[in-house]
Amino acid sequence: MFSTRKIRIFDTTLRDGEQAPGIDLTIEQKLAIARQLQRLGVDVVEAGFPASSDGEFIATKKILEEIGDSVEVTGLARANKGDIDRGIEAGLASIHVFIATSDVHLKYKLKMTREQVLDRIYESVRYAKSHGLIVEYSPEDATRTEEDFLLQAVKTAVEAGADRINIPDTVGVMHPFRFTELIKKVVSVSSGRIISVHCHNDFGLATANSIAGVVGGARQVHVTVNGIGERAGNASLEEVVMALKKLLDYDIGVKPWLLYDTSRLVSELTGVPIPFFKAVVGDNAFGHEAGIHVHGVIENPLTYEPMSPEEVGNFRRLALGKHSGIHGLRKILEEQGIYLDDEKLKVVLNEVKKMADTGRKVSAEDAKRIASRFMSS
Ligand SMILES: CC(=O)SCCNC(=O)CCNC(=O)[C@H](O)C(C)(C)COP(=O)(O)OP(=O)(O)OC[C@H]1O[C@@H](n2cnc3c(N)ncnc32)[C@H](O)[C@@H]1OP(=O)(O)O
Ligand SMILES: CC(C)C(=O)C(=O)O
Repeated sequence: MFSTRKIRIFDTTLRDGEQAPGIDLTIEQKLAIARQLQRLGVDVVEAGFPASSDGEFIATKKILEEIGDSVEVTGLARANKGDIDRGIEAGLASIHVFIATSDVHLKYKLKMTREQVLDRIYESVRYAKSHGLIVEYSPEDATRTEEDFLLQAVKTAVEAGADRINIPDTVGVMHPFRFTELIKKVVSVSSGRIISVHCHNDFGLATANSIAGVVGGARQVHVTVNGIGERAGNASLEEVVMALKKLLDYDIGVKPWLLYDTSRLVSELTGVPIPFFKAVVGDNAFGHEAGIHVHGVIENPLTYEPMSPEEVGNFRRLALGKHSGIHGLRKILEEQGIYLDDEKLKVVLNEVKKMADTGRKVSAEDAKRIASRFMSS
């Protein structure tokens, strides 16, 4: 029985993530990320687009061989026989078939009529099903598709036997309230199939929209590690997982304590740095300098941390600067074996602030040096 509190995590780091300009992973690098995703506990790994290059084909095959027993491995295919066959040749038992449904894509890119697209959806999903595959169908650019036609496309895929329907916000134009309503309508015509969402971050709303999709009834979310992907990226795995777990109390298979290491691995292999302020995995996600915050965190981290760094494998970082207070300074010095009374601490704090006022970064080493000088005088 499928729990209504369970949300499946479909990771597309190795497909949509890798599509971003400048990211071209070797087969070995893709394998290393796939192994980590399996350890992390995602439900589906989209290994790549097998028809796009020999390397992608081999990588998909190898990923499947290594982790296919414990996690669903899928690959992307256009709605044509050739791409689906390439997935089958790679050994896939699950395929993600897509074809766009918006008028702008039909007119300028596919040069097809709506009727032709509906036929293509039916034929390609049926073809993949006739080979025994698990089929997820995506109406690309769903959120700019005229609504009645989108629902018709979804119904067509369901009639053809699709197991899951994924609704992509391909160019990130949704906002959460609209997306919840749209997903509710898709759920209502999908005869109980799992509905999935795939959100891009063009307006910085990918995580919010993914959550909104779940509120509307989606039971699977497409994500990428660190939110890498086309243009402004995809919904970020670490944000979506932690928001679903901590804010909405959903049941997620991902082991949160591996999020930080997973994020570092993907950053290292793709060469894409993790922003300092990135939620959950950024260096400042659990960083504190302001005296009032540091005091609170020393007394009880719950005062200024909505989750603990240990929970996600990250670290708390207490810093010094012009906003520091005496409690934080005392802690930083005591961690280095220096114990001063309040009066002496105030003098050191004053010097710390003066240094910071000149624009210098003040390290724990600086504070130690100031404190020892003060002690010896
Ligand atoms: C929103 C997304 O992320 S969609 C996924 C996008 N990912 C990628 O494109 C990465 C991998 N892509 C590739 O390696 C190449 O683009 C290939 C192998 C798929 C195709 O390469 P080429 O044959 O050289 O074609 P090109 O990429 O220039 O054009 C795309 C063709 O696919 C067609 N097409 C696009 N989407 C679909 C679809 N979902 N179903 C069927 N045909 C499609 C286009 O109409 C165009 O057809 P045409 O050649 O008859 O004009
Ligand atoms: C193939 C689909 C799901 C996609 O990547 C998108 O529309 O962004």
